[in-house]
Amino acid sequence: MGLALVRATLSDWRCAHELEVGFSPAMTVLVGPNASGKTNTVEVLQLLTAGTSFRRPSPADLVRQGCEAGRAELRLEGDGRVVDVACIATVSSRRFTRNGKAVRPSAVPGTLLSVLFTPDDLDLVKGPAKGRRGEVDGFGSQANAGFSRVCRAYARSVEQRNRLLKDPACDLSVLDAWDASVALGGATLLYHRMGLVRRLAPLVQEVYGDIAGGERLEVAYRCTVPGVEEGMGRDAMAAAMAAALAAGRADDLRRGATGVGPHRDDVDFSLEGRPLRTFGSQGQQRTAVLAWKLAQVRFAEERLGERPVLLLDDVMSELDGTRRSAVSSYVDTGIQTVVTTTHLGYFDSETLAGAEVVPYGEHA
Ligand SMILES: Nc1ncnc2c1ncn2[C@@H]1O[C@H](COP(=O)(O)OP(=O)(O)OP(=O)(O)O)[C@@H](O)[C@H]1O
Repeated sequence: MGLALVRATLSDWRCAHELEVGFSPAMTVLVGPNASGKTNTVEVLQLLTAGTSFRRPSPADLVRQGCEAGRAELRLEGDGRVVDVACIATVSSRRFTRNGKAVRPSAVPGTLLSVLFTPDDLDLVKGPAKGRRGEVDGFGSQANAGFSRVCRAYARSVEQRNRLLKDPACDLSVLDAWDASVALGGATLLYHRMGLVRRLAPLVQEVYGDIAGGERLEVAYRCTVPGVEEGMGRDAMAAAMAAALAAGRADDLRRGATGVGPHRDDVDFSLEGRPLRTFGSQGQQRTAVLAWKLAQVRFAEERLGERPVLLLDDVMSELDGTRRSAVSSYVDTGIQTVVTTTHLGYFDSETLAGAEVVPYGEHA
């Protein structure tokens, strides 16, 4: 069965002085007007499950204005276990604890997998490639601690190589060593990323079809390293990476940066064979992002045997009625879901009857 959210307790955290929110094992709807603190609660749920926040706050942002420290705590229960995860922020620092013991932020993911959708996620389709790479790496890292190590190791190697490339006294034999490290790290990251996107793609297509009807959404990893192809083994990828680094070395030395590797790759979304970014309507783009997120939930359940928690921040407001009810029935399938809204009318009465409704602001 796995762990599930039971309650969140916030003290002097963002706009909350003292707040306790209990969660249903099925759906919890946080309802209230704009700026009543709903997203702040969702942010806590992401921070204490994934170890990161989509808002990338400084510690001071998390502490209630005028206070010296803030605390957010999450109670998780399941499989006969109780786990308390907390974050204590001051204006200059942030630390995490699990069952009262200090843990590193990198040790937070893995306890309970979470998948978050926010309105900003539209950038996944419309924004730069960095966001799409980050999305794949973020989900991969939550699903598998090894993935996170691979990402960090590759980023460090590229950083060191770039530093050397910028050095006017660059020692080419040392550069050879960094090339080998970047080639191996890059190939390992490519192998993981391409494998993950390959397995997610059919699920995304299926979910999109369920929500939007007949249209065919395709998702594919676009590798920019010459010679790297789908289905290739890691050694062959490392050889292709090494060859590409060697071929690009003169340019890299001139630019002082590594011009080839998975840090330049992208994930393509296309609808009926046309790029979603330029051809899709706002609603189609939003539905595609939602399908990508719901596919992560399905992947976690079917492939990893985990029961993730789904966090949906303001998902309903820009979908039409048909898509809204498709989403409602989708999340009404036993996945623990926390959804924020300004308007309960977006949900049908059947969905609301089985949900815990938590009022915020003037609704409270
Ligand atoms: N450190 C802080 N101290 C005090 N208030 C803060 C702090 N950080 C954020 N806030 C305030 O918290 C309020 C609630 O923000 P939040 O994003 O949770 O609202 P929301 O209910 O999700 O609104 P919306 O429906 O508009 O998305 C905002 O007015 C914001 O300015």
